[in-house]
Amino acid sequence: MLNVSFQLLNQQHMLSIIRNGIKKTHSPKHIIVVGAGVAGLVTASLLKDAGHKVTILEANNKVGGRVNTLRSPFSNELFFNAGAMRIPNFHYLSLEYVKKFKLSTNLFIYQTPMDLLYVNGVKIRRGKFERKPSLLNYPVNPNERDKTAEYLMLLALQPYFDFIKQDPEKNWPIVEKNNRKLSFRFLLNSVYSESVVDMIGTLLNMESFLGISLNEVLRQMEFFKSTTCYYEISGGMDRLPMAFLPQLNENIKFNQKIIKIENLNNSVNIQSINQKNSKPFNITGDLAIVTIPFSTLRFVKIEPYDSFSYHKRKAIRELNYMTSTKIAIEFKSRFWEKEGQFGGKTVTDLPIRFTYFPSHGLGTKGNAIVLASYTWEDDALMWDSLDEGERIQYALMNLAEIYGNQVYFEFVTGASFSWGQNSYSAGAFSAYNPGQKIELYPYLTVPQGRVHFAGEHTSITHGWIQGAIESGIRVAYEVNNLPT
Ligand SMILES: Cc1cc2nc3c(=O)[nH]c(=O)nc-3n(C[C@H](O)[C@H](O)[C@H](O)COP(=O)(O)OP(=O)(O)OC[C@H]3O[C@@H](n4cnc5c(N)ncnc54)[C@H](O)[C@@H]3O)c2cc1C
Ligand SMILES: O=C(O)C(=O)Cc1ccccc1
Repeated sequence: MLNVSFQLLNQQHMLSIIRNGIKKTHSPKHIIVVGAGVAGLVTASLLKDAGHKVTILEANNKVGGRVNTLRSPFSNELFFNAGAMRIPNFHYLSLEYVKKFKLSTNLFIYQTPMDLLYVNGVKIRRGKFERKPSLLNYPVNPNERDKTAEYLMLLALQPYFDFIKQDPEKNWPIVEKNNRKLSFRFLLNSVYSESVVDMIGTLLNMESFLGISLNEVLRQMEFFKSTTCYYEISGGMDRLPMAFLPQLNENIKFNQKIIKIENLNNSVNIQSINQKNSKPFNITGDLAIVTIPFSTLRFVKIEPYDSFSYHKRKAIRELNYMTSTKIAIEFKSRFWEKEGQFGGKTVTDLPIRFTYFPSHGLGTKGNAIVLASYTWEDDALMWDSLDEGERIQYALMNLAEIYGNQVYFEFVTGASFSWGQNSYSAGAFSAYNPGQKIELYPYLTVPQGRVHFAGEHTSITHGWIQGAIESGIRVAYEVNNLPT
């Protein structure tokens, strides 16, 4: 019943819940929320507001989780968004919280005609490439020549979008059922040469999505379109999770990494280990809401064993996570802007793959931070094999091949973050492998006894803050409407 009532919670309902909260409870409970990422913060905030007692257990020493802004070792006000760095203009829930907390934003410049593409040994500005794509020397078939990667990718997917647009509510499930076993690569291989698949993978950052479920790619399509508009939170994306602290700080127990959940008939007991002093900690509540990634939940002991169903355990064990690694470098000046590039990115088949230039402080003098490398999956694993110093050295070498040796004279310092090596996420974000949506989705959100679930992986917007918010609202509504 609850799931049905939640399904009535469309975007308008969720926006209203962000603005006005959920209904006040007549039977307050003690709810333990595991994880102080966006999902945990949203659900704890709504439930505390509704009159419940909430205790948040967070393994890290700060809130935010995969919204993680690093300011050290950089100078002055400079920062690096090691996790989330942009909010699409159609992520209304994310933007509603930005508005609620009165956070300022600026445009995140996703790409510009002055972007440099350095692929197959050819260096070319995006504007010139889009006028004559064959300049990048991909050995495509004659009928594929002089078409951009984005044009060819959207052409292949258009029939799906045309069908879904006719009646999204009715047709999305049909598309997902018909394509449930297909990967994105299978679709592309059925219409294009291998060279086009390579061009789409390399230029659109879709290489790591080729093996992912076609349905997942269809859901994420707006992300891969150059026409999508993004914002960033000025001063760092961590301002969003930190905005929950005035209301929730007293409820958060930091440095508490949970290791066991006892899912009992009349209560939930959770054991954690203090990450600072290794002391065990125990807490008992009426209910628990687990918002941590399933990739980290795999390490948590659940008792009694059969208090989680076979299908829930299978979903926790099998849900696919992609990894990601970012490397940021501080330079003495904005040398890229002298060449006419303001914001946007560089795309290359060198190991750094995608470089993003700052969208804030455009045209200013002084030091600035470049996201020198943002990689996913196999590209990220290469960087994970190096230590911090080597990552920065090799990233500089790659940048020198594109921008010349000035990068060495401009270099100040750098930092990197591997989400696959982060024990509090064990990966970057969930992404269904072929077949997983149909097989696992029904079991991701369903509660198990007194344990409920949230987090981006339990939403339909994997890999985004919006997904974490969706899940936090859903589970707060679900728990607040439990029979007393
Ligand atoms: C590299 C990268 C880039 C991204 N880019 C964007 C972007 O540009 N825009 C966007 O909207 N989204 C982006 N995302 C996705 C977005 O950051 C996430 O979807 C969202 O932050 C997830 O929130 P969550 O609360 O579901 O999970 P998390 O943020 O992972 O929160 C879970 C919390 O649980 C804690 N935890 C884990 N294990 C335990 C344990 N055993 N005990 C106690 N606590 C534990 C963690 O420390 C963490 O604080 C990106 C993510 C990554 C990794
Ligand atoms: O890089 C981002 O902006 C993300 O949100 C990561 C991502 C990218 C593509 C699909 C899902 C998540």
